[in-house]
Amino acid sequence: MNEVGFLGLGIMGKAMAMNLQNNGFNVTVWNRSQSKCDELVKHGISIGESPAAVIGKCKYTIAMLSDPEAALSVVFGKAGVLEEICNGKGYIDMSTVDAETSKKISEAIKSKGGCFLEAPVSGSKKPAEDGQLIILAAGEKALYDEMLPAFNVLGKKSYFLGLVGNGAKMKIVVNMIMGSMMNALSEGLELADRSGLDCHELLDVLDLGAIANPMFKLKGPAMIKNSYPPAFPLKHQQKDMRLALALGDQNAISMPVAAAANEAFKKARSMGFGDLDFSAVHESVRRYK
Ligand SMILES: NC(=O)C1=CN([C@@H]2O[C@H](COP(=O)(O)OP(=O)(O)OC[C@H]3O[C@@H](n4cnc5c(N)ncnc54)[C@H](OP(=O)(O)O)[C@@H]3O)[C@@H](O)[C@H]2O)C=CC1
Ligand SMILES: O=CCCC(=O)O
Repeated sequence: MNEVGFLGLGIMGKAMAMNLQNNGFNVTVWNRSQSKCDELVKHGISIGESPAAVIGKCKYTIAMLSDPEAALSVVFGKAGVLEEICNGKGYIDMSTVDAETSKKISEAIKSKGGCFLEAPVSGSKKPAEDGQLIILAAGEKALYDEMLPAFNVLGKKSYFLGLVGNGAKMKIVVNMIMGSMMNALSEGLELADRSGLDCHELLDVLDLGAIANPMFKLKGPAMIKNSYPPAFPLKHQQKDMRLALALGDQNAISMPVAAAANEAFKKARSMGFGDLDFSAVHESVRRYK
């Protein structure tokens, strides 16, 4: 297995496709905006004209797309995945979507004889560049086993979670927790600042105690400077909160903390911060001086 297709060259897709190419795979890419494909040609990566063209060329194709709408349109749209998927080919969707979207894609792929795996990831731009993602796969176990050489390049650990939908749900639960934590940090930084404390000292104290975590350590110093270079875009984190709340609705789980966090991400989006890092939710509580 060394010929791999890759659909979607955003922050994550570009890093993942490059990693595969740099580690012995021959990668063929497609992206909605052609310019992002052109950048990769100098690294020996090939370009497919459409999702269907990539599927036609490659036995295995990975997708890393923004949201459920994008994931569905690349599969069901004109010159989409379904036009070429067939017996003997595998489609691996690593986008963060809800379980229903993933199941819809799985059924369509299988109805054409293809194999399907969902495999969303934890870890952001840097772990994607460094091959340190955490892969949350579910679907056809045989395809999971065949994809392990690629997953071992992309990630530090892969999980096989069973039926399609379980990977999507695990990813959404993880991001719901992360989104709530980011809001707690934002409010804490603002409270410290406005009550006359040194925010760097707050970060030091947090880092020594029971709630120390890599995210506070990584994002905190930039947040103090009101700097939010996009690694995980805020609009995607808000999408994940929305999907988590829908999963909570389906299971009748009361989630007031997640609901409040979603409101803060929505507010930050409405303030124009959707394309910045999700730590820009800090701006929704920050006082402008
Ligand atoms: N960034 C991160 O830290 C992480 C992100 N994720 C998840 O991975 C996925 C990708 O994230 P990321 O790379 O950050 O996102 P980006 O916004 O950087 O990239 C999104 C990609 O989706 C494509 N796209 C969007 N809409 C459509 C459409 N209608 N049809 C076809 N293609 C479309 C974009 O194409 P175009 O270039 O033309 O706009 C681009 O290739 C998301 O589901 C996100 O939640 C998961 C883990 C970490
Ligand atoms: O979905 C994005 C996850 C970002 C991360 O795990 O750091």
